Amino acid sequence: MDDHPHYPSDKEEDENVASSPTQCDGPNPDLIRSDEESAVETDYGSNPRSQDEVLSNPGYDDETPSISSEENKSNEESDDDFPQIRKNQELSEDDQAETLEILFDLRETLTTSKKDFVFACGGSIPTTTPVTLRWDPQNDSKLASQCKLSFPDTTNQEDNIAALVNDMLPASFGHGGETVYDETYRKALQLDPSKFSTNFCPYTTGIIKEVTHALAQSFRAEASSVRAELYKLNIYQGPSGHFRSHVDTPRSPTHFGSLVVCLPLPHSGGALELEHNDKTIIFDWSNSGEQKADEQDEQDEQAEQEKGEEADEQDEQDEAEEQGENEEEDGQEVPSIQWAAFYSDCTHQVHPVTSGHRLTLTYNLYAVPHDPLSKPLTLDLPLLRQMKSILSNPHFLPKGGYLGLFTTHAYPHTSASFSIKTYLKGLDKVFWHGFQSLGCGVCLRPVVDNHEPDYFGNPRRSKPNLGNYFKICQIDQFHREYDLGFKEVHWLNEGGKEREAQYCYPSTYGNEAAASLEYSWCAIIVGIPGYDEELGGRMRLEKTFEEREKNWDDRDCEVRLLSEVWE
Ligand SMILES: O=C(O)CCC(=O)C(=O)O
Ligand SMILES: [Fe+2]
Repeated sequence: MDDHPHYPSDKEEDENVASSPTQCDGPNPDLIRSDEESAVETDYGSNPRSQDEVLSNPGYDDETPSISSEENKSNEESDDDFPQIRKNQELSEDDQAETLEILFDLRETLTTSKKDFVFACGGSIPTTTPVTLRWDPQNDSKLASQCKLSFPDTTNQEDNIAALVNDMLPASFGHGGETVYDETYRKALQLDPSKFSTNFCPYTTGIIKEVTHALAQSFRAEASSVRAELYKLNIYQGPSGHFRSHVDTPRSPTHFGSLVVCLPLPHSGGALELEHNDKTIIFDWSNSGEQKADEQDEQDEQAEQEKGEEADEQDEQDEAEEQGENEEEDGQEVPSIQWAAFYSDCTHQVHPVTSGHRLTLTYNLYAVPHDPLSKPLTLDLPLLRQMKSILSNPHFLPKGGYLGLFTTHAYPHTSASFSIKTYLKGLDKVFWHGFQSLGCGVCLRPVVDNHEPDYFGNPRRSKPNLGNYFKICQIDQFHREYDLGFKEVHWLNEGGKEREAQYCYPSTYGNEAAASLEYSWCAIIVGIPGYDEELGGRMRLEKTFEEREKNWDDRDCEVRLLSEVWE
Protein backbone atom coordinates (compact mmCIF):
# COMPACT_ATOMS: atom_id res chain seq x y z
CA MET A 1 0.00 0.00 0.00
CA ASP A 2 2.92 2.31 0.70
CA ASP A 3 3.56 2.46 -2.98
CA HIS A 4 0.30 4.02 -3.86
CA PRO A 5 0.43 7.76 -4.00
CA HIS A 6 -1.43 9.66 -1.37
CA TYR A 7 -4.05 12.01 -2.67
CA PRO A 8 -5.17 14.78 -0.38
CA SER A 9 -8.69 14.47 0.93
CA ASP A 10 -11.39 16.87 -0.16
CA LYS A 11 -11.11 18.70 3.10
CA GLU A 12 -7.44 19.32 2.54
CA GLU A 13 -8.24 20.73 -0.84
CA ASP A 14 -11.52 22.45 -0.53
CA GLU A 15 -9.93 25.64 0.64
CA ASN A 16 -7.83 25.73 -2.45
CA VAL A 17 -10.32 25.42 -5.22
CA ALA A 18 -8.89 26.76 -8.41
CA SER A 19 -10.74 28.46 -11.17
CA SER A 20 -12.70 26.38 -13.63
CA PRO A 21 -10.49 24.79 -16.22
CA THR A 22 -11.11 25.49 -19.85
CA GLN A 23 -13.91 23.59 -21.49
CA CYS A 24 -13.29 21.73 -24.65
CA ASP A 25 -15.55 20.33 -27.30
CA GLY A 26 -13.17 17.52 -27.99
CA PRO A 27 -13.85 14.85 -30.57
CA ASN A 28 -16.71 12.56 -29.96
CA PRO A 29 -15.08 9.62 -28.20
CA ASP A 30 -15.24 6.62 -30.46
CA LEU A 31 -14.74 4.75 -27.25
CA ILE A 32 -18.21 5.67 -26.28
CA ARG A 33 -19.79 5.34 -29.68
CA SER A 34 -18.07 2.12 -30.56
CA ASP A 35 -20.11 -0.16 -32.77
CA GLU A 36 -19.01 -3.10 -30.78
CA GLU A 37 -21.98 -4.65 -29.01
CA SER A 38 -21.79 -4.55 -25.34
CA ALA A 39 -21.07 -7.84 -23.71
CA VAL A 40 -23.36 -7.79 -20.82
CA GLU A 41 -21.93 -9.49 -17.87
CA THR A 42 -22.78 -9.61 -14.28
CA ASP A 43 -21.42 -11.16 -11.17
CA TYR A 44 -23.84 -11.03 -8.39
CA GLY A 45 -22.96 -14.00 -6.33
CA SER A 46 -21.44 -13.51 -2.98
CA ASN A 47 -18.04 -14.74 -2.06
CA PRO A 48 -18.08 -16.80 1.08
CA ARG A 49 -14.71 -15.48 2.15
CA SER A 50 -15.57 -11.83 1.74
CA GLN A 51 -15.48 -9.63 4.78
CA ASP A 52 -17.28 -6.44 5.60
CA GLU A 53 -19.40 -4.08 3.61
CA VAL A 54 -18.02 -2.74 0.41
CA LEU A 55 -19.52 0.51 -0.70
CA SER A 56 -18.08 3.45 1.04
CA ASN A 57 -20.65 5.63 2.65
CA PRO A 58 -21.74 8.04 0.00
CA GLY A 59 -20.79 10.69 2.47
CA TYR A 60 -23.72 13.00 2.47
CA ASP A 61 -23.79 15.45 5.29
CA ASP A 62 -27.17 14.53 6.64
CA GLU A 63 -29.71 11.80 6.38
CA THR A 64 -32.48 13.77 4.78
CA PRO A 65 -32.47 14.48 1.08
CA SER A 66 -31.15 17.97 0.75
CA ILE A 67 -31.79 20.08 -2.28
CA SER A 68 -29.16 22.55 -3.23
CA SER A 69 -30.52 25.88 -2.18
CA GLU A 70 -31.27 28.73 -4.55
CA GLU A 71 -28.34 30.68 -3.17
CA ASN A 72 -26.22 27.72 -3.82
CA LYS A 73 -27.09 27.80 -7.45
CA SER A 74 -24.64 27.75 -10.31
CA ASN A 75 -24.42 24.33 -8.74
CA GLU A 76 -22.97 22.86 -11.91
CA GLU A 77 -19.76 24.64 -11.08
CA SER A 78 -19.90 24.64 -7.32
CA ASP A 79 -17.71 22.17 -5.53
CA ASP A 80 -19.41 22.60 -2.21
CA ASP A 81 -22.54 20.64 -2.91
CA PHE A 82 -20.81 17.76 -4.61
CA PRO A 83 -22.11 15.08 -4.80
CA GLN A 84 -25.47 16.04 -3.42
CA ILE A 85 -28.53 15.40 -5.44
CA ARG A 86 -29.11 18.48 -7.45
CA LYS A 87 -32.16 20.61 -7.67
CA ASN A 88 -33.82 20.69 -10.97
CA GLN A 89 -35.13 24.19 -11.04
CA GLU A 90 -37.80 23.54 -13.63
CA LEU A 91 -39.70 20.88 -11.76
CA SER A 92 -42.86 21.31 -9.73
CA GLU A 93 -42.42 20.87 -6.02
CA ASP A 94 -44.20 17.52 -6.08
CA ASP A 95 -42.07 16.18 -8.91
CA GLN A 96 -38.98 17.45 -7.22
CA ALA A 97 -39.84 15.79 -3.93
CA GLU A 98 -40.63 12.49 -5.63
CA THR A 99 -37.51 12.62 -7.77
CA LEU A 100 -35.38 13.15 -4.71
CA GLU A 101 -37.00 10.34 -2.84
CA ILE A 102 -36.45 7.99 -5.75
CA LEU A 103 -32.83 9.05 -6.11
CA PHE A 104 -32.17 8.45 -2.44
CA ASP A 105 -33.80 5.03 -2.59
CA LEU A 106 -31.71 4.14 -5.61
CA ARG A 107 -28.55 5.32 -3.93
CA GLU A 108 -29.38 3.18 -0.93
CA THR A 109 -29.98 0.11 -3.07
CA LEU A 110 -26.67 0.67 -4.80
CA THR A 111 -24.95 0.99 -1.45
CA THR A 112 -26.42 -2.18 -0.05
CA SER A 113 -26.18 -4.28 -3.19
CA LYS A 114 -22.53 -3.46 -3.71
CA LYS A 115 -21.52 -6.03 -1.13
CA ASP A 116 -23.02 -8.76 -3.32
CA PHE A 117 -20.46 -8.28 -6.04
CA VAL A 118 -17.39 -10.42 -5.92
CA PHE A 119 -13.94 -9.35 -7.04
CA ALA A 120 -12.18 -12.67 -6.48
CA CYS A 121 -12.91 -16.36 -6.42
CA GLY A 122 -10.87 -19.47 -5.75
CA GLY A 123 -10.85 -23.16 -5.09
CA SER A 124 -8.86 -26.31 -4.86
CA ILE A 125 -8.38 -29.29 -7.16
CA PRO A 126 -7.07 -32.66 -5.95
CA THR A 127 -4.18 -33.93 -8.04
CA THR A 128 -5.96 -37.15 -8.90
CA THR A 129 -4.79 -36.59 -12.46
CA PRO A 130 -1.00 -36.23 -12.21
CA VAL A 131 0.43 -32.83 -13.09
CA THR A 132 3.89 -32.51 -14.58
CA LEU A 133 6.10 -29.48 -14.95
CA ARG A 134 9.24 -29.49 -17.13
CA TRP A 135 11.65 -26.67 -17.77
CA ASP A 136 14.76 -25.75 -19.75
CA PRO A 137 17.90 -26.06 -17.66
CA GLN A 138 20.47 -23.29 -17.77
CA ASN A 139 23.07 -26.01 -17.92
CA ASP A 140 22.67 -28.44 -20.83
CA SER A 141 24.34 -31.31 -19.01
CA LYS A 142 21.26 -31.89 -16.86
CA LEU A 143 19.11 -34.91 -17.60
CA ALA A 144 15.44 -34.48 -18.50
CA SER A 145 14.52 -36.33 -15.31
CA GLN A 146 16.32 -33.59 -13.33
CA CYS A 147 14.27 -30.84 -14.95
CA LYS A 148 10.91 -32.17 -14.01
CA LEU A 149 8.49 -32.02 -11.10
CA SER A 150 5.47 -34.26 -10.82
CA PHE A 151 2.49 -34.06 -8.51
CA PRO A 152 1.50 -35.96 -6.48
CA ASP A 153 4.63 -38.07 -7.16
CA THR A 154 7.44 -36.79 -4.94
CA THR A 155 10.36 -38.78 -6.40
CA ASN A 156 13.52 -36.63 -6.37
CA GLN A 157 11.34 -33.67 -5.43
CA GLU A 158 13.85 -31.95 -3.18
CA ASP A 159 16.75 -32.22 -5.62
CA ASN A 160 14.65 -31.13 -8.54
CA ILE A 161 13.23 -28.12 -6.71
CA ALA A 162 16.79 -27.04 -5.98
CA ALA A 163 17.55 -27.43 -9.70
CA LEU A 164 14.47 -25.41 -10.66
CA VAL A 165 15.41 -22.60 -8.27
CA ASN A 166 18.80 -22.56 -9.93
CA ASP A 167 17.31 -22.34 -13.40
CA MET A 168 14.95 -19.46 -12.65
CA LEU A 169 15.58 -15.71 -12.75
CA PRO A 170 14.77 -12.95 -10.25
CA ALA A 171 11.22 -11.69 -10.77
CA SER A 172 10.69 -8.13 -11.89
CA PHE A 173 7.79 -5.72 -11.54
CA GLY A 174 6.63 -2.59 -13.32
CA HIS A 175 7.29 0.78 -11.77
CA GLY A 176 6.74 4.14 -13.41
CA GLY A 177 6.69 2.60 -16.88
CA GLU A 178 9.90 0.61 -16.32
CA THR A 179 10.62 -2.97 -15.44
CA VAL A 180 12.63 -3.09 -12.24
CA TYR A 181 14.09 -5.58 -9.75
CA ASP A 182 13.87 -4.61 -6.13
CA GLU A 183 13.87 -7.32 -3.49
CA THR A 184 12.37 -5.05 -0.88
CA TYR A 185 9.32 -4.80 -3.11
CA ARG A 186 9.22 -8.20 -4.72
CA LYS A 187 11.39 -11.15 -3.82
CA ALA A 188 10.57 -14.04 -6.10
CA LEU A 189 11.84 -16.11 -8.99
CA GLN A 190 10.29 -16.34 -12.43
CA LEU A 191 10.38 -18.27 -15.66
CA ASP A 192 8.77 -17.30 -18.96
CA PRO A 193 6.39 -19.78 -20.62
CA SER A 194 8.94 -20.20 -23.42
CA LYS A 195 11.21 -21.88 -20.86
CA PHE A 196 8.78 -24.35 -19.29
CA SER A 197 5.75 -26.47 -20.04
CA THR A 198 3.07 -28.18 -18.05
CA ASN A 199 0.10 -30.41 -18.68
CA PHE A 200 -1.93 -28.45 -16.14
CA CYS A 201 -4.89 -26.93 -17.92
CA PRO A 202 -7.17 -24.35 -16.28
CA TYR A 203 -9.92 -25.21 -18.77
CA THR A 204 -10.16 -28.98 -18.29
CA THR A 205 -9.92 -28.60 -14.53
CA GLY A 206 -13.03 -26.39 -14.60
CA ILE A 207 -11.28 -23.29 -13.27
CA ILE A 208 -12.13 -21.11 -16.26
CA LYS A 209 -15.75 -22.12 -16.07
CA GLU A 210 -15.87 -21.04 -12.45
CA VAL A 211 -14.02 -17.82 -13.18
CA THR A 212 -16.42 -17.03 -16.01
CA HIS A 213 -19.35 -17.62 -13.71
CA ALA A 214 -17.99 -15.60 -10.81
CA LEU A 215 -16.21 -12.73 -12.55
CA ALA A 216 -17.47 -12.56 -16.11
CA GLN A 217 -20.99 -13.88 -16.15
CA SER A 218 -23.04 -12.47 -18.93
CA PHE A 219 -26.24 -10.54 -18.73
CA ARG A 220 -27.08 -12.14 -22.05
CA ALA A 221 -28.00 -15.56 -23.21
CA GLU A 222 -24.56 -16.13 -24.75
CA ALA A 223 -22.07 -15.74 -21.97
CA SER A 224 -18.95 -13.91 -22.86
CA SER A 225 -16.06 -16.24 -22.44
CA VAL A 226 -12.71 -15.96 -20.79
CA ARG A 227 -9.34 -16.64 -22.38
CA ALA A 228 -6.52 -17.56 -20.04
CA GLU A 229 -2.98 -16.92 -21.22
CA LEU A 230 -0.14 -18.53 -19.30
CA TYR A 231 2.10 -15.72 -18.11
CA LYS A 232 4.80 -16.94 -15.71
CA LEU A 233 6.04 -19.66 -13.42
CA ASN A 234 6.99 -18.16 -10.06
CA ILE A 235 8.58 -19.35 -6.86
CA TYR A 236 8.34 -17.40 -3.63
CA GLN A 237 10.67 -19.18 -1.26
CA GLY A 238 11.30 -19.06 2.45
CA PRO A 239 12.41 -17.31 4.50
CA SER A 240 11.37 -14.03 2.87
CA GLY A 241 9.88 -14.39 -0.61
CA HIS A 242 7.07 -11.85 -1.00
CA PHE A 243 5.36 -9.31 -3.26
CA ARG A 244 4.17 -6.08 -1.72
CA SER A 245 0.86 -4.37 -2.52
CA HIS A 246 0.29 -3.70 -6.18
CA VAL A 247 -2.24 -3.87 -8.97
CA ASP A 248 -1.45 -6.03 -11.97
CA THR A 249 -0.12 -4.42 -15.11
CA PRO A 250 -2.89 -4.11 -17.69
CA ARG A 251 -1.89 -6.05 -20.81
CA SER A 252 -4.69 -4.97 -23.13
CA PRO A 253 -8.04 -3.24 -22.85
CA THR A 254 -9.73 -6.64 -22.58
CA HIS A 255 -7.42 -7.85 -19.83
CA PHE A 256 -9.68 -7.97 -16.81
CA GLY A 257 -8.20 -10.44 -14.37
CA SER A 258 -5.40 -12.61 -13.12
CA LEU A 259 -5.34 -16.27 -12.17
CA VAL A 260 -2.82 -17.78 -9.78
CA VAL A 261 -2.49 -21.56 -9.56
CA CYS A 262 -0.44 -22.87 -6.65
CA LEU A 263 1.18 -26.27 -7.17
CA PRO A 264 1.38 -28.49 -4.08
CA LEU A 265 4.85 -27.94 -2.64
CA PRO A 266 5.32 -27.65 1.11
CA HIS A 267 5.63 -24.08 2.35
CA SER A 268 4.45 -21.84 5.11
CA GLY A 269 3.34 -18.22 4.95
CA GLY A 270 2.81 -16.64 1.55
CA ALA A 271 -0.90 -15.80 1.91
CA LEU A 272 -2.33 -13.88 -1.02
CA GLU A 273 -4.29 -10.91 0.29
CA LEU A 274 -6.67 -9.00 -1.94
CA GLU A 275 -8.32 -5.73 -1.14
CA HIS A 276 -11.05 -3.83 -2.88
CA ASN A 277 -13.28 -1.07 -1.58
CA ASP A 278 -12.45 -1.80 2.06
CA LYS A 279 -13.12 -5.48 1.64
CA THR A 280 -10.35 -8.04 2.16
CA ILE A 281 -10.09 -11.60 0.91
CA ILE A 282 -7.23 -13.89 1.92
CA PHE A 283 -6.13 -17.05 0.16
CA ASP A 284 -3.76 -18.93 2.40
CA TRP A 285 -2.28 -21.99 0.72
CA SER A 286 0.45 -22.77 3.17
CA ASN A 287 0.31 -26.44 3.96
CA SER A 288 3.32 -27.37 5.99
CA GLY A 289 4.11 -24.46 8.23
CA GLU A 290 4.48 -25.37 11.86
CA GLN A 291 2.80 -22.21 12.96
CA LYS A 292 -0.18 -22.82 10.75
CA ALA A 293 -0.39 -26.43 11.87
CA ASP A 294 -0.30 -25.35 15.50
CA GLU A 295 -2.91 -22.70 14.93
CA GLN A 296 -5.11 -25.19 13.18
CA ASP A 297 -4.74 -27.66 16.07
CA GLU A 298 -5.73 -24.98 18.53
CA GLN A 299 -8.73 -24.02 16.46
CA ASP A 300 -9.77 -27.64 16.13
CA GLU A 301 -9.48 -28.18 19.87
CA GLN A 302 -11.54 -25.11 20.59
CA ALA A 303 -14.16 -26.11 18.07
CA GLU A 304 -14.35 -29.56 19.65
CA GLN A 305 -14.89 -28.08 23.09
CA GLU A 306 -17.58 -25.78 21.83
CA LYS A 307 -19.34 -28.63 20.22
CA GLY A 308 -19.42 -30.34 23.59
CA GLU A 309 -20.68 -33.80 24.23
CA GLU A 310 -23.77 -33.37 22.17
CA ALA A 311 -21.79 -33.13 18.99
CA ASP A 312 -24.01 -33.42 16.02
CA GLU A 313 -23.48 -36.80 14.42
CA GLN A 314 -24.46 -35.48 11.03
CA ASP A 315 -21.72 -32.85 11.17
CA GLU A 316 -19.11 -35.47 11.84
CA GLN A 317 -20.40 -37.56 9.02
CA ASP A 318 -20.25 -34.58 6.66
CA GLU A 319 -16.72 -33.77 7.75
CA ALA A 320 -15.62 -37.32 7.13
CA GLU A 321 -17.17 -37.26 3.68
CA GLU A 322 -15.50 -33.96 2.87
CA GLN A 323 -12.12 -35.32 3.84
CA GLY A 324 -12.79 -38.40 1.83
CA GLU A 325 -13.00 -36.34 -1.33
CA ASN A 326 -9.31 -35.64 -1.10
CA GLU A 327 -8.29 -39.10 -0.05
CA GLU A 328 -7.06 -41.94 -2.13
CA GLU A 329 -8.37 -45.41 -1.47
CA ASP A 330 -5.50 -46.26 0.85
CA GLY A 331 -6.47 -43.32 3.05
CA GLN A 332 -3.51 -41.13 1.97
CA GLU A 333 -4.44 -37.52 1.42
CA VAL A 334 -3.94 -36.34 -2.16
CA PRO A 335 -2.22 -32.97 -2.38
CA SER A 336 -4.38 -30.27 -3.88
CA ILE A 337 -3.74 -27.56 -6.38
CA GLN A 338 -5.07 -24.26 -5.05
CA TRP A 339 -6.14 -21.36 -7.20
CA ALA A 340 -7.45 -17.83 -7.02
CA ALA A 341 -8.68 -15.46 -9.71
CA PHE A 342 -9.38 -11.78 -9.25
CA TYR A 343 -9.94 -8.53 -11.10
CA SER A 344 -6.47 -7.24 -11.76
CA ASP A 345 -7.21 -3.65 -10.78
CA CYS A 346 -7.72 -4.84 -7.20
CA THR A 347 -4.82 -4.24 -4.85
CA HIS A 348 -3.11 -7.42 -3.71
CA GLN A 349 0.04 -8.70 -2.06
CA VAL A 350 1.83 -11.95 -1.31
CA HIS A 351 2.83 -12.09 2.35
CA PRO A 352 6.31 -13.41 3.15
CA VAL A 353 6.87 -17.11 2.69
CA THR A 354 8.58 -18.19 5.89
CA SER A 355 9.73 -21.63 4.76
CA GLY A 356 9.55 -23.93 1.78
CA HIS A 357 8.60 -23.09 -1.80
CA ARG A 358 5.40 -21.47 -2.99
CA LEU A 359 5.33 -22.55 -6.63
CA THR A 360 2.76 -20.85 -8.85
CA LEU A 361 1.59 -20.61 -12.43
CA THR A 362 0.11 -17.22 -13.26
CA TYR A 363 -2.28 -16.48 -16.11
CA ASN A 364 -3.65 -13.27 -17.56
CA LEU A 365 -7.40 -13.41 -18.10
CA TYR A 366 -8.99 -11.73 -21.12
CA ALA A 367 -12.64 -11.14 -21.88
CA VAL A 368 -13.84 -12.50 -25.20
CA PRO A 369 -16.94 -10.65 -26.40
CA HIS A 370 -20.21 -12.49 -26.60
CA ASP A 371 -22.31 -13.16 -29.64
CA PRO A 372 -23.83 -9.77 -30.51
CA LEU A 373 -27.08 -11.36 -31.65
CA SER A 374 -27.80 -12.95 -28.34
CA LYS A 375 -30.87 -11.79 -26.46
CA PRO A 376 -30.73 -10.02 -23.11
CA LEU A 377 -31.59 -12.20 -20.17
CA THR A 378 -34.27 -11.11 -17.79
CA LEU A 379 -32.58 -10.96 -14.46
CA ASP A 380 -34.56 -10.79 -11.33
CA LEU A 381 -32.23 -8.49 -9.44
CA PRO A 382 -33.82 -6.03 -6.99
CA LEU A 383 -31.68 -3.29 -8.50
CA LEU A 384 -33.04 -3.96 -11.98
CA ARG A 385 -36.61 -4.06 -10.72
CA GLN A 386 -36.04 -0.73 -9.05
CA MET A 387 -34.58 0.78 -12.22
CA LYS A 388 -37.66 -0.27 -14.14
CA SER A 389 -40.07 1.09 -11.59
CA ILE A 390 -38.20 4.40 -11.47
CA LEU A 391 -38.54 4.84 -15.21
CA SER A 392 -42.24 4.07 -15.11
CA ASN A 393 -42.83 6.84 -12.61
CA PRO A 394 -44.00 10.01 -14.41
CA HIS A 395 -42.84 12.18 -11.50
CA PHE A 396 -39.26 11.03 -11.67
CA LEU A 397 -37.24 13.54 -13.69
CA PRO A 398 -40.24 14.24 -15.95
CA LYS A 399 -38.07 16.39 -18.20
CA GLY A 400 -35.25 13.88 -18.28
CA GLY A 401 -31.89 14.16 -16.60
CA TYR A 402 -28.60 12.52 -15.87
CA LEU A 403 -27.62 9.99 -13.25
CA GLY A 404 -23.96 9.44 -12.46
CA LEU A 405 -22.11 6.56 -10.84
CA PHE A 406 -18.40 6.56 -10.17
CA THR A 407 -17.27 3.11 -11.22
CA THR A 408 -16.35 0.70 -8.50
CA HIS A 409 -13.42 -0.64 -10.54
CA ALA A 410 -10.68 0.86 -12.67
CA TYR A 411 -10.40 -0.13 -16.34
CA PRO A 412 -7.39 -0.35 -18.64
CA HIS A 413 -7.32 1.45 -21.95
CA THR A 414 -4.96 2.73 -24.59
CA SER A 415 -5.38 6.06 -26.31
CA ALA A 416 -6.93 4.37 -29.30
CA SER A 417 -8.84 1.51 -27.85
CA PHE A 418 -11.17 1.00 -24.99
CA SER A 419 -13.59 -1.85 -24.77
CA ILE A 420 -14.95 -1.45 -21.31
CA LYS A 421 -18.37 -2.62 -22.38
CA THR A 422 -17.06 -6.09 -23.03
CA TYR A 423 -16.02 -6.60 -19.48
CA LEU A 424 -17.50 -4.16 -17.04
CA LYS A 425 -17.12 -5.51 -13.55
CA GLY A 426 -19.46 -6.03 -10.62
CA LEU A 427 -21.95 -3.31 -9.83
CA ASP A 428 -20.66 -1.20 -12.73
CA LYS A 429 -21.95 -3.66 -15.28
CA VAL A 430 -25.35 -4.14 -13.70
CA PHE A 431 -25.79 -0.39 -13.55
CA TRP A 432 -24.68 0.09 -17.17
CA HIS A 433 -26.50 -2.80 -18.76
CA GLY A 434 -29.55 -2.49 -16.55
CA PHE A 435 -30.27 1.09 -17.57
CA GLN A 436 -29.23 0.43 -21.14
CA SER A 437 -31.47 -2.57 -21.56
CA LEU A 438 -34.36 -0.46 -20.24
CA GLY A 439 -33.75 2.00 -23.06
CA CYS A 440 -31.79 4.75 -21.34
CA GLY A 441 -28.66 6.29 -22.78
CA VAL A 442 -25.43 5.23 -21.13
CA CYS A 443 -21.95 6.48 -21.66
CA LEU A 444 -18.68 6.28 -19.92
CA ARG A 445 -16.26 9.06 -19.14
CA PRO A 446 -12.82 8.92 -17.59
CA VAL A 447 -12.59 10.64 -14.25
CA VAL A 448 -9.88 13.20 -14.58
CA ASP A 449 -8.51 14.85 -11.55
CA ASN A 450 -5.27 16.23 -10.48
CA HIS A 451 -4.23 17.21 -7.03
CA GLU A 452 -0.89 18.51 -8.16
CA PRO A 453 -0.55 22.25 -8.76
CA ASP A 454 -0.97 23.21 -12.39
CA TYR A 455 1.68 24.56 -14.69
CA PHE A 456 1.45 27.99 -13.09
CA GLY A 457 1.62 26.61 -9.57
CA ASN A 458 -2.10 27.10 -8.90
CA PRO A 459 -3.93 24.35 -7.07
CA ARG A 460 -6.34 22.26 -9.12
CA ARG A 461 -10.04 21.88 -8.60
CA SER A 462 -10.56 19.47 -5.79
CA LYS A 463 -13.51 17.68 -7.34
CA PRO A 464 -13.36 15.06 -10.03
CA ASN A 465 -13.84 16.19 -13.58
CA LEU A 466 -15.14 14.03 -16.32
CA GLY A 467 -12.86 13.66 -19.29
CA ASN A 468 -14.40 13.65 -22.71
CA TYR A 469 -12.45 10.74 -24.09
CA PHE A 470 -9.83 8.23 -23.06
CA LYS A 471 -6.29 9.15 -23.79
CA ILE A 472 -2.87 8.35 -22.42
CA CYS A 473 -0.87 11.44 -21.70
CA GLN A 474 0.49 13.48 -18.87
CA ILE A 475 -2.28 14.38 -16.47
CA ASP A 476 -1.31 17.99 -16.93
CA GLN A 477 -1.91 17.77 -20.65
CA PHE A 478 -5.16 15.90 -20.31
CA HIS A 479 -6.47 18.15 -17.65
CA ARG A 480 -6.79 21.02 -20.07
CA GLU A 481 -8.80 18.93 -22.46
CA TYR A 482 -11.55 17.66 -20.31
CA ASP A 483 -15.11 18.53 -20.96
CA LEU A 484 -17.72 18.68 -18.27
CA GLY A 485 -20.46 18.03 -20.81
CA PHE A 486 -23.18 16.82 -18.51
CA LYS A 487 -24.22 19.71 -16.39
CA GLU A 488 -26.76 18.43 -13.94
CA VAL A 489 -25.63 15.00 -12.97
CA HIS A 490 -27.36 13.46 -9.99
CA TRP A 491 -24.49 11.54 -8.47
CA LEU A 492 -25.42 8.31 -6.80
CA ASN A 493 -22.17 7.68 -4.99
CA GLU A 494 -19.26 9.72 -3.94
CA GLY A 495 -16.76 7.32 -5.32
CA GLY A 496 -14.51 7.24 -2.27
CA LYS A 497 -11.20 5.77 -3.27
CA GLU A 498 -12.30 5.74 -6.88
CA ARG A 499 -12.31 9.48 -6.89
CA GLU A 500 -8.79 9.66 -5.63
CA ALA A 501 -7.08 7.29 -8.00
CA GLN A 502 -7.57 9.13 -11.18
CA TYR A 503 -6.64 8.99 -14.78
CA CYS A 504 -3.21 7.61 -14.14
CA TYR A 505 -3.32 4.81 -11.67
CA PRO A 506 -0.48 4.33 -9.15
CA SER A 507 2.72 3.79 -11.00
CA THR A 508 3.59 0.53 -9.32
CA TYR A 509 2.17 -2.40 -11.19
CA GLY A 510 2.76 -6.06 -10.85
CA ASN A 511 5.17 -7.82 -13.18
CA GLU A 512 6.72 -5.92 -16.05
CA ALA A 513 5.63 -2.53 -17.18
CA ALA A 514 3.32 -2.47 -20.18
CA ALA A 515 3.66 0.26 -22.73
CA SER A 516 0.79 2.63 -23.46
CA LEU A 517 -1.84 1.14 -21.23
CA GLU A 518 -3.26 2.75 -18.14
CA TYR A 519 -6.04 2.11 -15.72
CA SER A 520 -8.62 4.80 -15.47
CA TRP A 521 -11.37 5.28 -12.98
CA CYS A 522 -14.52 6.24 -14.77
CA ALA A 523 -18.00 7.56 -14.32
CA ILE A 524 -21.05 6.00 -15.91
CA ILE A 525 -23.55 8.61 -17.00
CA VAL A 526 -27.11 7.52 -17.62
CA GLY A 527 -29.41 9.69 -19.70
CA ILE A 528 -32.96 9.37 -18.43
CA PRO A 529 -35.36 10.43 -21.18
CA GLY A 530 -38.19 12.81 -20.36
CA TYR A 531 -41.68 11.53 -19.59
CA ASP A 532 -44.48 12.33 -21.99
CA GLU A 533 -47.81 12.43 -20.16
CA GLU A 534 -49.86 12.15 -23.34
CA LEU A 535 -48.00 9.16 -24.64
CA GLY A 536 -47.78 7.70 -21.18
CA GLY A 537 -44.09 6.93 -21.38
CA ARG A 538 -40.57 8.22 -21.77
CA MET A 539 -39.48 9.91 -24.95
CA ARG A 540 -36.59 9.39 -27.29
CA LEU A 541 -33.27 10.48 -25.95
CA GLU A 542 -32.74 13.02 -28.68
CA LYS A 543 -35.98 14.72 -27.72
CA THR A 544 -34.68 15.12 -24.22
CA PHE A 545 -31.05 16.07 -24.60
CA GLU A 546 -29.00 18.57 -26.48
CA GLU A 547 -27.02 17.54 -29.49
CA ARG A 548 -23.66 17.60 -27.77
CA GLU A 549 -24.86 15.50 -24.90
CA LYS A 550 -26.03 12.63 -27.02
CA ASN A 551 -22.87 10.57 -27.05
CA TRP A 552 -24.62 7.50 -25.84
CA ASP A 553 -23.57 3.98 -26.39
CA ASP A 554 -25.20 2.66 -29.51
CA ARG A 555 -27.93 0.35 -28.26
CA ASP A 556 -31.57 1.02 -27.64
CA CYS A 557 -31.42 4.76 -28.05
CA GLU A 558 -33.88 5.06 -30.88
CA VAL A 559 -36.99 3.84 -29.17
CA ARG A 560 -39.98 6.06 -29.00
CA LEU A 561 -41.22 4.82 -25.70
CA LEU A 562 -38.94 3.01 -23.34
CA SER A 563 -41.68 0.61 -22.41
CA GLU A 564 -41.49 -0.76 -25.96
CA VAL A 565 -38.15 -2.34 -25.19
CA TRP A 566 -39.32 -3.83 -21.93
CA GLU A 567 -41.52 -6.52 -23.43
O1 LIG B 1 1.37 -15.42 -6.41
C1 LIG B 1 0.36 -14.78 -6.15
O2 LIG B 1 -0.51 -15.18 -5.38
C2 LIG B 1 0.15 -13.44 -6.78
C3 LIG B 1 1.30 -13.00 -7.62
C4 LIG B 1 1.07 -11.67 -8.20
O3 LIG B 1 0.41 -10.84 -7.64
C5 LIG B 1 1.64 -11.36 -9.52
O4 LIG B 1 2.37 -12.16 -10.09
O5 LIG B 1 1.35 -10.25 -10.01
FE1 LIG C 1 -0.15 -9.35 -8.97
